[in-house]
Amino acid sequence: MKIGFIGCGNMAKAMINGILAGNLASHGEVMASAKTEATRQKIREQLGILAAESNREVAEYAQIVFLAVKPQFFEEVLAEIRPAVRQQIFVSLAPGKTIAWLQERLGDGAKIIRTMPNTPAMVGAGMTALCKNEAVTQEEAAAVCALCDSFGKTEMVSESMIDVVTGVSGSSPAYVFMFLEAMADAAVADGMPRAQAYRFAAQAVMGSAKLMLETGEHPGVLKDMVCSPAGTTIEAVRVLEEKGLRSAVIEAQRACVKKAKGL
Ligand SMILES: NC(=O)C1=CN([C@@H]2O[C@H](COP(=O)(O)OP(=O)(O)OC[C@H]3O[C@@H](n4cnc5c(N)ncnc54)[C@H](O)[C@@H]3O)[C@@H](O)[C@H]2O)C=CC1
Ligand SMILES: O=C(O)[C@@H]1CCC=N1
Repeated sequence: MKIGFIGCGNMAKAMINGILAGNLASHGEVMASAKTEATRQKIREQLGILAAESNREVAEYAQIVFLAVKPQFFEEVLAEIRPAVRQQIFVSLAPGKTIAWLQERLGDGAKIIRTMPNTPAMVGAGMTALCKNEAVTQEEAAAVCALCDSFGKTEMVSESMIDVVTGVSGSSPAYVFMFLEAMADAAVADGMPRAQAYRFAAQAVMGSAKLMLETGEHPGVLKDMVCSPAGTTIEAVRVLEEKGLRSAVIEAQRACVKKAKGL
């Protein structure tokens, strides 16, 4: 299957590496576009795939075309590829750009899938939500889900949930990294070397997420397991409640979703 990427930045590279590692396409079946020859050279050398100068060439080449540029560039890119629209599937990664908005620019019959991935895709631990328009068949959606499965977990959602997904998994790695930095800062303040502090903090966060996913337990139950009576953890929990951790996260995430709706 021929797969194309318009834009070859952080997300596209993560996806391409997953797709190639999962043997879902060979190197010769993946093409990405880039504006400069220097970037195209890197695409050929580092990813071992085909590089194109024009976005239209990618749209003409591929059966599945990932739109992997920032939302601000969508208008320009869609105008460029509009003449090449036929029966290929367009997979958008952009927050805020609705299927209706994309369809207006690609034409009524265009096959469109809207996704929201995240950067843990770079290590095969991504979380991607997808929704589709009516022109995309169930089999075609399944084929795109299979590609996304190569770099993490995948779930179909209704389009009304995509902005929510942007808040809870698309953008949330940034909040988690802030939390990790803060934990490491505290450990450094108490004398631990920084690199070691990052290892301990990151392993604790990864292990906690794994524990929740694998046991299926409520996070409150898992929190209670850590809090011994008159122990150390409940002291930290008390301060986090006092400083409004939960409220800060809820407010932050809702601001993120509000921004996505306005893009
Ligand atoms: N980075 C993230 O955590 C996530 C990003 N997204 C979305 O994925 C999309 C891609 O994001 P990133 O990979 O982070 O961005 P990026 O900035 O790393 O990559 C975009 C690439 O597109 C290139 N580009 C810009 N204009 C172009 C044009 N007209 N033609 C061809 N290439 C062009 C840029 O030079 C750049 O290499 C965006 O819509 C973003 O909102 C979605 C979920 C998570
Ligand atoms: O910040 C952004 O707009 C993108 C969407 C989700 C993660 N990064």
